[in-house]
This record gives sequence, structure tokens and C-alpha cells, in this order.
Amino acid sequence: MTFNNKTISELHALLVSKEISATELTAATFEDIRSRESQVDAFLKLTEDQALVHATEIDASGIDVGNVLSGIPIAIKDNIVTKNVETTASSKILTGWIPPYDATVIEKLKSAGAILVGKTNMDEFAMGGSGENSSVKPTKNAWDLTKVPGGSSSGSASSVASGEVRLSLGSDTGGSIRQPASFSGIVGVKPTYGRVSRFGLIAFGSSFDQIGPFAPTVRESAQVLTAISGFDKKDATTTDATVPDFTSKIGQSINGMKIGIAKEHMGPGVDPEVKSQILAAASILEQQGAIIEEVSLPHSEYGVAVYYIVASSEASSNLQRFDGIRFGYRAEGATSLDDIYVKSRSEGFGEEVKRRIMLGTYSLSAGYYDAYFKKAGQVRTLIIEDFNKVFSDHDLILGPTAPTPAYKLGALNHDPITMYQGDMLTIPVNLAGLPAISVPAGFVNEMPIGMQLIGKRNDEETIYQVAAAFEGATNFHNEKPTIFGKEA
Ligand SMILES: NC(=O)C[C@H](N)C(=O)O
Repeated sequence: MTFNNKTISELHALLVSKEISATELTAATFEDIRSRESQVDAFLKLTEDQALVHATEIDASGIDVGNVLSGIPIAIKDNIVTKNVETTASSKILTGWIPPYDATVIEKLKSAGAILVGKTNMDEFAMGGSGENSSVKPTKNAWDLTKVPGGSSSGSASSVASGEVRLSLGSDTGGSIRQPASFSGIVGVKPTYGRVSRFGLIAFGSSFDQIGPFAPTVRESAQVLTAISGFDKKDATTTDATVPDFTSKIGQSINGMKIGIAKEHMGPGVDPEVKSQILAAASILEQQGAIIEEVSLPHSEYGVAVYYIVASSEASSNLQRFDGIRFGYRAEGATSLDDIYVKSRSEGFGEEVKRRIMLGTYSLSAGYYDAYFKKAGQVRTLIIEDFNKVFSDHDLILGPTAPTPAYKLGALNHDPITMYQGDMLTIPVNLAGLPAISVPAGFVNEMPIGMQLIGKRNDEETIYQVAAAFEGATNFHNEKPTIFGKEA
């Protein structure tokens, strides 16, 4: 028995009326996982025993009628710290690290009654766009097992797309939720910077990182985001802006809404078929009364360069804590303290992580700081100003999430620059700290593609409103890969 075709509101109704129990739902989820996992490789670790104990407790105390996540299983990206459950960010250097605390988002999910089913695979320390930089194994795309699921939240995307779980959390530094959502035909949201606490998120680029949800539909995504958002005294970068119910504008008319399409997001480097699907998607919104206009984000072409300087600089600093002493892996045979650091880090980090540390250390070093890190910060400001200008008279910006659909495993993993370019449409959003969604918007060569809707700071509600209006007028979210319908 599978429940993977039911929304969490439908599951909630079944749980409340006791037609199913949280224990049955959790057990069915593990059956779905077991029957698909050898094909998609989405998980690093399953927490079946703890999940079943938690489900039994929820059944005993009763489903929380006011909480849609009560008794609902969810998968967690492995860079989000989970108490007593090994957390590695898919890196050899963290192998065996069992955190003594929960990330704030995990505390929030647990108190909402959500059931954690396991930790998902990812590019090591969230550095990558295909999932192939995991130190453990590559995750496969649910639509075509020979293709990448996108990254870095590869396992979180594939676990939802393949029907293993209904919900998951990922993290997005330069596109790591939205791009795999686009490649996998599901909904992915990067919230406004500061909306969701980063306490317990293993830091990569601290001025960019945000945790956000993956879900099959817009409403479910909004429901999860509502549960995990809010000010946190343990993360000084969280905003004290009130957290609305992010579903509140779903269903409202979009008539008169002003939506810009940035010409730079439809330019060279974007697959022509992706472009034509996005224009078709825009006309669906136009039919509902939205006013679509061309706008310009003139500095967005520098986004990738700026990001790989600033994010790598932040990473080179953040990753200093992995020294072979305090966490996880320690190399054998070291003869001095320096030797422990050098050997443990050389053996413990993968190629891409080392590349970022070197890039970042270089751009922060005396003599190069002004030319790289400082300059990149200045260009970042120009990118932010571009967005401010467009948002002074537009509600949203629409475009493709990724320039192409998912590609073959192995196609780009020896070509980092091309891989980096794959984030050219998502990165400017992180540079400006804005919220954005990727919502299923069609197929190119039988692979899903996503439309990105970028909103004003703290205006996730409008993003969800328009995304839901689009979803309601289309059928893309109902199309599923064959593996999704697999009987356990
Ligand atoms: N982590 C991300 O959000 C994406 C990006 N592909 C990176 O490697 O940095």
C-alpha cells in the first residue's frame, strides 16, 4: 500500500479521522523507499527505528488537528544537523560524526509532529550542481536513471520525485534547491535570506545559505515553509519579520499582477526549447490577467563570477573547522599536529571542495583581496540594485530556473566551469537574498523543466499565489515518472 499520491492535507484528513495511523503511514513510506532506493540512491541513511517509535508516540498522543505536518514523514538533506543521527554533508571528513543537537528546523519539524525518515545524499558540503560530488555515490534522476537529478540537494529532490517520500528539506546557496527541483519535476523554494534559521545547517556560504522545502505541489511547499520559518535567537541573521501562513494567498486572483521577464535570463546559454516553454508558461499567467513585461537585470551576467569568489571565500573560512581533531575523520600515521591537519584534510575532502577552498583562500589573500573579494562585493551591490529597480514597479520576475534540462551522469563532472554556468539563473537571487520558487513548467526531450518566480524580500506569499495559479491552470505537476507509480 502506498500513500505517495496523496497531498499532505489529504493525508492529514485520513490521520485525523483515524482511517490510517501515523505508524501505518510511516511503515508504508519505508516500503516505498525500499522498493525505489536501489534505483535512485537518494538516501545516505535511513532512520526507520526512530521514525517508527516517533510515529507510535504520535498515534498514542493523538494527531495534532491544527498541524498539517503531524504524523507526516519527511526526508532531510545531510548537511542539516540531526541529534543522534550521523550527519556528514556527504563528506568523508565528517564520517561517523553524530551531532549532540538538532538544527532549529529539525526542532521545529519535530514539534510540528513531522517524522524524520532519513538523511539524503548531496554534493559534498553542497558544492555542485549534479549530485556527483557526493563522496558516497551519485543519486539518479527519477525520470531517467541515466541522468543527474541536479544538485546539490540531489537526494532530497530525487526522494520526492521518485515517490519515496512526499516532502524533504534541502539547502540553497546558489540554486541547490531550485535547480534539482527543476531537473526533477517538483516544487522547490529558496526562502528570503533570514527567513529560516541556519542554526545547525553546516555552513558553506554563510551570506547565501538558506534551508527550504521540496514538495510535489505548491501548497505543500507553502505548508512546510510556514512550519520551518521564523526568527531564531541562535541565528543572528534571521529576520524578525512576522511569518504569515504562506498558503494564505493561494487561490486569489492574479489579475493585474505585474511580472517581469528579464531579457538576460532568456539570452545566450539558455536552451531555445527551455525558452519557448517558459514563454508558453508566461502566456498562461497572462491569460489569467497578469501583465507580463520585459525587464532588465544588466549585471546578472556577472553573477556566476561574483558567486564563485564570495561563496568560495566564505567556504574557505567555514571549512577551517574540519581539522581532523574535532569532527569525524582523522588520517592515520600523522607525526605532528600540522601533519594531522594536512593529511586529514587532504584525504577527507573531495576534489571540488578543495578547489573551492583554494579559490576562496586565493581571493582573500593579501594582495588579491582588493582585486577579487572586494570587487566581487561591489558587483554584488550592483546586482542587488538591479533587482530593487525592477521590484519598484513589478511584483515578480519570471524566467527559467535552469538553462537546460537534466543531462547524463558523467557529462559535466570533469568540466567545473560549465557546471558552474548551470547556476547562472539562480545565483543572482542568492546574491540579493531574495525568495524564489521553481515550479514544474513543461518538458524538453521528455525531461521536466522548471519556471523560476523571484519575489520581493519577505514576499513568499505572492510567489506562492502566482505559482499556485500557474499550477492550477496546468497539468505538469500531475505527470510522474514511471518509478513513482511502482508497487511496493
Ligand atoms: N550549493 C548551491 O546552491 C549550488 C551551487 N551549484 C554550488 O555548487 O555552489
